[in-house]
Amino acid sequence: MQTLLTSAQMRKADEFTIEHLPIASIDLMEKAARAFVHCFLRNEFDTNKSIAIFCGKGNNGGDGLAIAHLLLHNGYSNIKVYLVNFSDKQSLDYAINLQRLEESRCKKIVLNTAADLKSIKSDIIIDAILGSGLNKPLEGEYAVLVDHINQSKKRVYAVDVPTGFFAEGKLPKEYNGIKALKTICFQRPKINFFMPESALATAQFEVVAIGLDEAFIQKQTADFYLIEEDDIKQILQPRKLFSHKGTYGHALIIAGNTDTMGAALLSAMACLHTGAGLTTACIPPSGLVALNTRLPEVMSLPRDEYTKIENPEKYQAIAIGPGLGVSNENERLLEHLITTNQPLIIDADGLNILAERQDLLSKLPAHSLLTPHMKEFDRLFGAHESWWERLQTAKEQAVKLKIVIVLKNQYTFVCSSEGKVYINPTGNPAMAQGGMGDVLTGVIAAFLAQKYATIDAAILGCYVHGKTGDQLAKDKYVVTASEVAPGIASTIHELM
Ligand SMILES: NC(=O)C1=CN([C@@H]2O[C@H](COP(=O)(O)OP(=O)(O)OC[C@H]3O[C@@H](n4cnc5c(N)ncnc54)[C@H](O)[C@@H]3O)[C@@H](O)[C@H]2O)[C@@H](O)CC1
Repeated sequence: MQTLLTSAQMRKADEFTIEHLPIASIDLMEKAARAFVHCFLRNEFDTNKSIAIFCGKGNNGGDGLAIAHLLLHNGYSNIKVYLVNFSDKQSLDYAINLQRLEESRCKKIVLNTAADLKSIKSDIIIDAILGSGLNKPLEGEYAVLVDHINQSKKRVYAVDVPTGFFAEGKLPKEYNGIKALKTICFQRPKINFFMPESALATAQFEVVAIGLDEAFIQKQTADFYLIEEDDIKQILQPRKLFSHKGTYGHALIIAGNTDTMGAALLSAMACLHTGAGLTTACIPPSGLVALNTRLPEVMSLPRDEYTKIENPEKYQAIAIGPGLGVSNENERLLEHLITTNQPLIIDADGLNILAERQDLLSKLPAHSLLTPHMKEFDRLFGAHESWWERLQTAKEQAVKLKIVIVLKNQYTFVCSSEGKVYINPTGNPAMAQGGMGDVLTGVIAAFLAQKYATIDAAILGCYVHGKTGDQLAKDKYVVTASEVAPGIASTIHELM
């Protein structure tokens, strides 16, 4: 897992590296600039293009000056450096790099006010005005200048973080910072890059290592962790010789209704392909023919208005919700399951029932798992203005209720009962289609049936689900849930 640090912690990592490597801070800045340029040159390779670099007077601007120097050495001859002189303060390393640039062939233009910038003729813009030192929203001259840059509609590359974008914490409702095509950020992604609001600030981001002390970073106390493929490889257990279906657990999927039977089929199919030893689908009798035709391996438990799950303890995982329908019978069924005190995976209509029956929330068996998307989450826990606030609630509720909350998003947040947030990096917009969540529920149920810990089942489930979608999306505009479910088995195989 990559430990994700706040800006204040990143500054400490800078200081630690400078003191212990040891390395002079100006040399660390040079390394950062080199890493930026290396990445930039992989994206832009036509040295005939002209570049405008906007530099503030802090260390972000210092990076910009060093980048100008390096681009000149890499064959770009048409570079204009705009010195954004809106503040009296300047950092020491900025001053050193400005001195170094004096002797170069770069054209330097001082902007004492935003109005000093007439028109931007350059093909590409590099934004190094303000970085992680941002401490208040943009206003005055900064806001006007940034607006001017955005209006130019040029390709903008941001250094470390787009000017005006907060690296962590609640983002303002109206974003008035730089809108970058790409942000090349240093050593770790900013936590807010994983929030949907970041789409306004940067279309993409890429992280480049600048030589900060990794051991120091990894051992910092943090709330956010980025899941990596190696973590998944370590958690996954191979299937053993002499094992049999009983070894891999029995999953019960309570799902489907007359007009949403597909959800039950998709969930059960995913459960099957993720390796549960036995899968039983508890569906209305009207779905039995479809189930037997489509998924002969899956057993059925017909669901009618009197259904009670006898001997729930015989299942190692019970998932309830996909396509279930919100009805009094289903409410009674969910309540009955909660009283058995067996951990549950609750999705879709299971969550909608919970939203109407808030009294059941506090009775949820420990180690249960909720898999809401944004709307389901807000129905459960109240409306939120920003994703940062939503995530804070998710963290608090996971701790309070002793459960795992899988808050679905482009980057899904897995919130543990210990208050940690694990960010899943896999998945893509081609997967944005009905049925995808039903598949995820089935995948997590299968991992739970195989006796993975709840948090591991959630992390594994999100990762392999997204990775399967990523593989399929390589040559497709859209991938369907029916394709993802059977693809899970190959993904797991490749990871082992
Ligand atoms: N050793 C280091 O600390 C390294 C830092 N690096 C760069 O340094 C950056 C951080 O540098 P700094 O801490 O100097 O901060 P910045 O360069 O981001 O900003 C510095 C100044 O901006 C002012 N400011 C903040 N918000 C403002 C606002 N809304 N309007 C007007 N002024 C505002 C601050 O008061 C401060 O004086 C990183 O983003 C990265 O680009 C890299 O060079 C790598 C090494």
